[in-house]
Amino acid sequence: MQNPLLDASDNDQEFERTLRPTRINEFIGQKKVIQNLSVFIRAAQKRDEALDHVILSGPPGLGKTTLAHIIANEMGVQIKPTTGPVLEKPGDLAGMLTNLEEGDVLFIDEIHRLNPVIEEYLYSAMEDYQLDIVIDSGPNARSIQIELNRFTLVGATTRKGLLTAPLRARFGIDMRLDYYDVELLQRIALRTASILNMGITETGAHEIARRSRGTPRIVNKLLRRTRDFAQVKDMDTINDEIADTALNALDVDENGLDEMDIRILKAIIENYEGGPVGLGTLGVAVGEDKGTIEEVYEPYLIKEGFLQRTPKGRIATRQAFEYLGVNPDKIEGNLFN
Ligand SMILES: Nc1ncnc2c1ncn2[C@@H]1O[C@H](COP(=O)(O)OP(=O)(O)OP(=O)(O)O)[C@@H](O)[C@H]1O
Ligand SMILES: [Mg+2]
Repeated sequence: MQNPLLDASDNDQEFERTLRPTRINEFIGQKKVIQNLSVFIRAAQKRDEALDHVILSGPPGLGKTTLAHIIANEMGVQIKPTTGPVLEKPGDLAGMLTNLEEGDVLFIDEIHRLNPVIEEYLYSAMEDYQLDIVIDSGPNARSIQIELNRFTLVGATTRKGLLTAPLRARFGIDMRLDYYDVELLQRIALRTASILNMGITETGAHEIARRSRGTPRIVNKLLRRTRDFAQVKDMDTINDEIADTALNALDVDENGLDEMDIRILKAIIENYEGGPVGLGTLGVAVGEDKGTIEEVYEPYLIKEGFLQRTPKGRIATRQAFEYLGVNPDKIEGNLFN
């Protein structure tokens, strides 16, 4: 991960947990996803059935894990979390599945990193709530069938493009989370501040929201760092001025673009005269997997008007040139001439 602010693997995990909305009506934004999910949850409850399997996709830090927990809370069931790479052997999966009670949620994070063998076993578990396990090998090999309780598989992925078609087809509910706009991020900042008992002005929350790359996780981290700056100055309320000072000190970009965002734009502009450049070539130029660029970085750059997808490849917009301080007219043969 290029952006340290997006990395949830440090000691901030505990902090994230305390800030996680636990009920569906506390979840800010993603209106359509939330509306649909509420309907599906209520309908499943009325029928007294497990909720259909759910796949949650979208860039890091937008609330996939949070939603998985909310689903379990709203259904009134237990959630058993695991991640794709942890399930190495069929026995690992069998262990998880046989521990599920009726209606429980099995949450598989990073489901695109599931071992293909495990994935095969998952098919019949998802479809028929049955596990066919082959034990022993050679002439002694035999298959045993284990009946499972009805459960809901919630899978989360930043890279939906890597899921195989058969796996994807087995999720009845498919939800994609998208970047949040500034107004929603501002509300998230105000909510977090109030949970943490921090004073903050509307404009202070706005400044942080504006520079958080459309991502709630970044809002929360920047808020916490800004509080440090305010405390050192004996300020008990965060305003836009101290927020600006803190964010500048932390090298947070004016638009919240991260290092990889900038690298992508620079490569298109400096190496390829603004494009068009193919995704694969771009990936090599910036040293990042092309699928990650497509699913994790590009959506934000497109949303903010820095990049466009064309049939011939990616192009940097005039706004991107201006942002990087490059005069588009100076580049020979570029698109704007
Ligand atoms: N809609 C929201 N309202 C309030 N807070 C949110 C919302 N979405 C996310 N957050 C906050 O952002 C943090 C990150 O969210 P979460 O861990 O669910 O992201 P994720 O999509 O699972 O990320 P990753 O892909 O890295 O696993 C959480 O601590 C949560 O408090
Ligand atoms: Mg997560």
